[in-house]
Amino acid sequence: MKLVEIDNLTVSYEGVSALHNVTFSVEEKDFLGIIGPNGAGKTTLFSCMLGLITNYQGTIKFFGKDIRKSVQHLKKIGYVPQKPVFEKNFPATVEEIVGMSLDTDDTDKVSKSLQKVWLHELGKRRIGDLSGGQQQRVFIAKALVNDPQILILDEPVTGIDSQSMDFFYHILTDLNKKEGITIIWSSHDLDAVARLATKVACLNRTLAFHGVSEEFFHNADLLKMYSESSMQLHMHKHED
Ligand SMILES: Nc1ncnc2c1ncn2[C@@H]1O[C@H](COP(=O)(O)OP(=O)(O)OP(=O)(O)O)[C@@H](O)[C@H]1O
Repeated sequence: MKLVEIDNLTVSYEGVSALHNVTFSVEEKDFLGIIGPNGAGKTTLFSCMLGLITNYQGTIKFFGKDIRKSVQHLKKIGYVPQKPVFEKNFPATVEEIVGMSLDTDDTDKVSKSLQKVWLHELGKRRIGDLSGGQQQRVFIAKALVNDPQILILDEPVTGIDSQSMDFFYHILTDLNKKEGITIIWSSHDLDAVARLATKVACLNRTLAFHGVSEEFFHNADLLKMYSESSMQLHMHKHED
């Protein structure tokens, strides 16, 4: 079943094109990795999907409905933005941050969400006292608190150490495989995309490829194009 259908999406900022005729769809339980160099339009794409940009051409459908005609889909989407940085003295606790996305005070939902990211013991701590990797997991918990069907993550591990990154990816895999959450994730880490994603989309203003992950990782031309771009990716693990 198609959960998301993007058809001929075109976006310009003051006459400068950021996305041009982008068409692809996302099936239920896909784990889609979107790769592309800086400025490729990944955040712009997500902003359109989340209804933050509305002056685009083309159509975006979630669950078969044009998002211009209904905002119902937003309740089924969890969004994790690029890494926000918290000051040490930021006054909110982990539980308060996660609960911000709820309409009512529901401690049960907050603690279930924190369990999914292995932070249930840190609920009372101040967000600013947590490491970068832990903070990012708090934002996944926040995105999960309303039981979304789709999780959208925008380069979620920028600036996080490699151990935290592995744990973070482990959590995403569990959410996809065990909880059946469809994941749409933009990343510069081609190694991680190779390990995690079931589908790949290559974006650089236009869509160069969309298909199953194996197809992308066996396409020498595409790999060359996306590994030699400004992404500076490490491909040594995929040369066999
Ligand atoms: N608000 C804006 N006003 C003008 N131009 C913008 C705006 N937002 C993005 N752009 C431009 O649109 C293009 C796409 O940017 P976007 O942030 O969507 O790319 P990205 O793939 O998410 O990049 P990155 O990997 O660096 O986060 C870039 O050229 C960027 O400079």
